Amino acid sequence: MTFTEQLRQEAEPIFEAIMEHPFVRGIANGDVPKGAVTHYVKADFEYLNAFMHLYGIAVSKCHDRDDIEFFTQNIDFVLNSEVHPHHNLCEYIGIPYEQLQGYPLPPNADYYIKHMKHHAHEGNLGEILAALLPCPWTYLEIGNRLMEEVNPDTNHPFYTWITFYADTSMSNTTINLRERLDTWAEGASEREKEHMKEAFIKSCQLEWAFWEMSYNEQTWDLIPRASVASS
Ligand SMILES: Cc1ncc(C[n+]2csc(CCO)c2C)c(N)n1
Repeated sequence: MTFTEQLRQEAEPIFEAIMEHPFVRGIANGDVPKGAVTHYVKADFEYLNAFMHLYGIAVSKCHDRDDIEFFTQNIDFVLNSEVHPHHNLCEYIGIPYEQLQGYPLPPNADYYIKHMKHHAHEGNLGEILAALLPCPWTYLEIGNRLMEEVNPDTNHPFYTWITFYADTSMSNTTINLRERLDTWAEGASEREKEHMKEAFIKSCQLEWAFWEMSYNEQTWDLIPRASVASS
């Protein structure tokens, strides 16, 4: 079994929980509360900005031109293509995309990005790859699962979103990241592999947490009002 096959096996319960999450079920059924979608797009716009920064940090740690090319192509893809699923969600809620940009990140999204930045700054290229991989991999599997389950036609409210993530460009990104991580793992110590596994599993959990944050419209008012008033 390759290293990334092992990671995927360990993360199976988290992938299943993501598939069962009410937000993802709502995408399948074409019915997600509009407040949840608004919350998601606001956070995800900033998430994509951070993701491009992370690819930039990865570039700064590359030794091979081939690796540099891979990461820069991915920055281009996030910048110019990942906006399509966002536009789909904006049409669904009936709010212009521009109005959903520039908001502070809610706690779970903030945590996710800081987790990836930690591995990007403190770790080697293998650790960055491990922290980034769940992003395309979980979305690819959501896209594929919903294609199988729903096989949406163009009238489905989330047709663009589902077909975008079930597309070959998403599987190419995932396969490419996996191959690079597997190659890195071949030359890595057990300790390094533990760090990569931890980075990967936490990112999978934080993918679930991002759906949860959006669905519950999580804010920084973490302390219940009653507790604040009585303290
Ligand atoms: C929370 C969250 N996780 C994953 C994605 C999907 N995604 C974001 S950037 C990217 C490209 C990777 O090269 C992919 C697939 C998202 N939009 N939001």
